[in-house]
Amino acid sequence: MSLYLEAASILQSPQTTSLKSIIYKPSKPFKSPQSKLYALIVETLKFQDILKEVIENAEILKFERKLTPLLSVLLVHDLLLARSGIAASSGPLKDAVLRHKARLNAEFTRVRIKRGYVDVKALVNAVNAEHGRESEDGVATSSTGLTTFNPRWIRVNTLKTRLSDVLDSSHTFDSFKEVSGMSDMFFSPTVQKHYYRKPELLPEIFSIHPSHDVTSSEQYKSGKIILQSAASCLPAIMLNPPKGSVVVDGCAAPGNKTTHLAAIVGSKGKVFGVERDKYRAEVLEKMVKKAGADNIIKTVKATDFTTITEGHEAWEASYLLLDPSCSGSGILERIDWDISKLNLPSAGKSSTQALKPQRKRKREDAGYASADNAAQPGEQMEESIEQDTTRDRLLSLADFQLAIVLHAFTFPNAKRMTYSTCSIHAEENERVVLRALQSNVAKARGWRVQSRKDNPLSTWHRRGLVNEFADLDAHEEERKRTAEGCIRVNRTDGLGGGFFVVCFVRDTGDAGQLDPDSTNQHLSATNDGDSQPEEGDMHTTDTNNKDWDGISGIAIEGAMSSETTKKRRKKKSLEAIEVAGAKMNRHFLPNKRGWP
Ligand SMILES: C[S@@+](CC[C@H](N)C(=O)[O-])C[C@H]1O[C@@H](n2cnc3c(N)ncnc32)[C@H](O)[C@@H]1O
Repeated sequence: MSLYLEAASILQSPQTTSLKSIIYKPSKPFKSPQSKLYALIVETLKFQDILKEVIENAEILKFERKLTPLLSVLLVHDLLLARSGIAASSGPLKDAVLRHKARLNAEFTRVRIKRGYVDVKALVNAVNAEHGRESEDGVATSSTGLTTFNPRWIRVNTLKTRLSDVLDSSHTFDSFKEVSGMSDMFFSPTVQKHYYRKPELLPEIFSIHPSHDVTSSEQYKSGKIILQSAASCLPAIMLNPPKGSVVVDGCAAPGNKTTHLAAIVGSKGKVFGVERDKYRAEVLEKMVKKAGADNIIKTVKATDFTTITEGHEAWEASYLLLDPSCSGSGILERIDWDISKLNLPSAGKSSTQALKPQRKRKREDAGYASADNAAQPGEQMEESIEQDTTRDRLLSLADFQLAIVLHAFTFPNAKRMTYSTCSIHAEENERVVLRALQSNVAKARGWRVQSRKDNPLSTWHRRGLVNEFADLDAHEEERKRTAEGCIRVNRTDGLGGGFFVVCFVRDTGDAGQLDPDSTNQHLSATNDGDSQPEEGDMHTTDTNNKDWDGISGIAIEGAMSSETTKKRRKKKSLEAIEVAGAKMNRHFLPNKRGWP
């Protein structure tokens, strides 16, 4: 029973770090195997809504007064969903659940059928898909019946070889056959001998079944192929710099997108890979070398992108790719669990047993809009006014990301730039785009979002969330056009994780001149302050920084207050962001989460 008691005590304690850290780096050792503890908690969290319904319908908490709601979900989870049932020898708690086995099974079946799943496997796959996790075989089926796949994506490094050479004449892939759809690859009996590609959308990129490891192949070791998710390849494709052009990758390490850019601009082009963190810059240099791109890419090491100004050779670039650190909420294998969100069953009206106060459970209730739930642009995103650390962190990240974009807007010759994150949160995505468009620098220089029709990725179906642009000072049509210009990838889309990318273009109609005051203000702000938070933490350490507080405050109010209040504050907010946004950037240390 110690497994369940230990899991219950973890779930009851306040969460100050990730679930993985709680279990794998405990202050005092657990009796139960860590992997079992982790699996039990994660699986219970995933199935909590179903377990709650089953337990409440079976009314076991009414009859079993010794069984707490928390222990009931853990034990009932294993009874219904674990291969070997409840992992404990007989005892009063196990017996309390087993006494109701038939009833629990019947309620489980009822709940499953009510939700439209033919069998338990379909239900399990749907829950996995909902949480952006692949099932054991890499296939997941969502509650809408949509089957999704998570293959291993490979980008062919065209600086060294060609797709046809990799596929046709290499030892690793010569026995592979192309299939017309991913389902053929996943459901084929000879699964490892198939690959899939969709050249019209993603040139030089293909996928194989995830069970196939290519890291020992000659192609991988020699840098001919690069393991890079399809989603992570979108920014360079979307930016589409011409051959021979000069590009800046403002946040470059480890260099997946930098080397991709090099392959696109070719040997006559130039790519500046700017990386602030000196250790990551070393990784970047290694990757550049391995990709055979040292004659195209110049690494700008241990340099903050916002310090690149007039006089620096990168300042003359025409194209910029911005992929700053983000929450990484779209990355499949890095999603951790918020244990405070466990929604426990109640014993009915008379029950006083719930260990925690019941909370309205919504995936968005951390105060951010989770785009995984919004299949189509324009779908309403429920927003809560609840403010917690997750929201604070997102707002801090968003301010930092905005500062990067605003600085890029000032590059004198810049024509086109992409901004991307591996985040699913609107705060880091559409809302950064909105704030960037509202800035003086964007208006002065004529920056706007590139229209979908002008973009190489126009055929991708999932676009930006139109309701996030409600505050854009423009006609309805322009708001729609702006949202349509953005690309979203959901974690269940099979491109290797959740992602967001947008391409900004500059209208050439105006002189592109900045108001000298706003330029000076903006640039001088970047050189101010240098305090650093702890490694891995994206929060500012300078809580007394007036501008910082001002920005966060405005951003929070902006998200929560009424329309009128928002409009009243808009002008002030934008000024503060432009002057202080870049300043914020100085207080961030890059974290490890945002890496693809
Ligand atoms: C999401 S990662 C970039 C991943 C990269 N684009 C790729 O595809 O391999 C963000 C990187 O930006 C760096 N970074 C963060 N702030 C920066 C800044 N102000 N200037 C330059 N680099 C920065 C981080 O150290 C981190 O390596």
